[in-house]
Amino acid sequence: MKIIKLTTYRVPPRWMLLKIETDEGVVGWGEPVIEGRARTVETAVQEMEPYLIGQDPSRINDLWQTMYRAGFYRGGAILMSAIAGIDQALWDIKGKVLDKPVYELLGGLVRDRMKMYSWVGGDRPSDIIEQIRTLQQGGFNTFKMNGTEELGMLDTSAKVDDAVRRVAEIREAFGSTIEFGLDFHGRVAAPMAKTLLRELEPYRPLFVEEPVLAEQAEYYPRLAEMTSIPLAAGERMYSRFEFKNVFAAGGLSIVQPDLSHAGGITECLKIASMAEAYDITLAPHCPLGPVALASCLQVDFVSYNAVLQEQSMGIHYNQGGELLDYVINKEDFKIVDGYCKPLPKPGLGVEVDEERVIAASQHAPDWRNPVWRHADGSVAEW
Ligand SMILES: O=C(O)C(=O)C[C@@H](O)[C@H](O)CO
Ligand SMILES: [Mg+2]
Repeated sequence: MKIIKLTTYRVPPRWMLLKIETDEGVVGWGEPVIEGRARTVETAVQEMEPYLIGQDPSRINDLWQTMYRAGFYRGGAILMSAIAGIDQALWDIKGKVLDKPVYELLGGLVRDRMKMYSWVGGDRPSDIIEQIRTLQQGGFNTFKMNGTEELGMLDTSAKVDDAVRRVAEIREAFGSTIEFGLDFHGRVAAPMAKTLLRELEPYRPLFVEEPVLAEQAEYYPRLAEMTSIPLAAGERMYSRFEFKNVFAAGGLSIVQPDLSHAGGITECLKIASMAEAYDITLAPHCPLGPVALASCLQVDFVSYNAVLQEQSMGIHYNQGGELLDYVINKEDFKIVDGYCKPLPKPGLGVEVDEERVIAASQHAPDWRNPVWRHADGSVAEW
């Protein structure tokens, strides 16, 4: 079997789907994308074609190493997202050829169902209580929200009080019947992180995500020393070579590699396994589309330390498109009592509605995240 064609489709709300075709008619789908840089990743995928066209798609490890090491300059968000989507599609092909779900090719199920969580509150967290109540009726009991709005490197007690009040209201309304993570989203600089963690401690958030920017990962062990709140990060790290330094330095309790940013299934499996050796749990980042989610679930179902899975149903980023819009086998992604079952179909387990993808790709937006400004006019972390 040989790879004969790669086709990318940028589609609403902000995703990109990749179709890899073979000379024997087997097709694999991947989701290479960096939110806000879809066109850049699309070009990176096209630049990987010389390593792929004419090659045997079953040799995923060699193709992965070639895509990574053949370029003198490697790693980073764009190239690792391109490799990620290609890797996903190659695993999809392999599973379809062998008529097995990918998790069967990776040693079989380590669990019967996977715990899922849902975002609430939007970019500027609001209406949290009502949204949690609604999602609870749908079976969710674990949630994530932004911990703050924009925050200066050194900001006011009033801003801290806002963040704490929101969390206090959640605990007041739901007690311990729900769990919630707070995503600091890189908005909190080191000077404020300690104060916020201290003030939030009494409300026991399940985790605090990106307590500081990945560029300041050296703070993770220091922050972990002063709080019992589990710290989570990983969506902005792109290979095991980055994660190894963070694991060795300590401080992280939850690692969140993104299956569409960190080299795909092949790489994220290695990251998951490294994390397990450090007693770090796995909670793959996935605010994206169905192929990314299916790839996450394939890793979740073979990773002992997988504890939580993000999914984008109803997420505030999904304007103009929803998680399962391009999926034929929607029923396989059903979440019951907050859990998802293993995807039963061969390959990644997602049957892509290609007609719908092609139609939607005719009016794909160039999604960009907003650029926020502080009161003094300086740019704020979004
Ligand atoms: O889901 C998360 O944890 C996020 O922080 C969302 C962020 O990754 C956006 O997708 C960036 O556009
Ligand atoms: Mg996040």
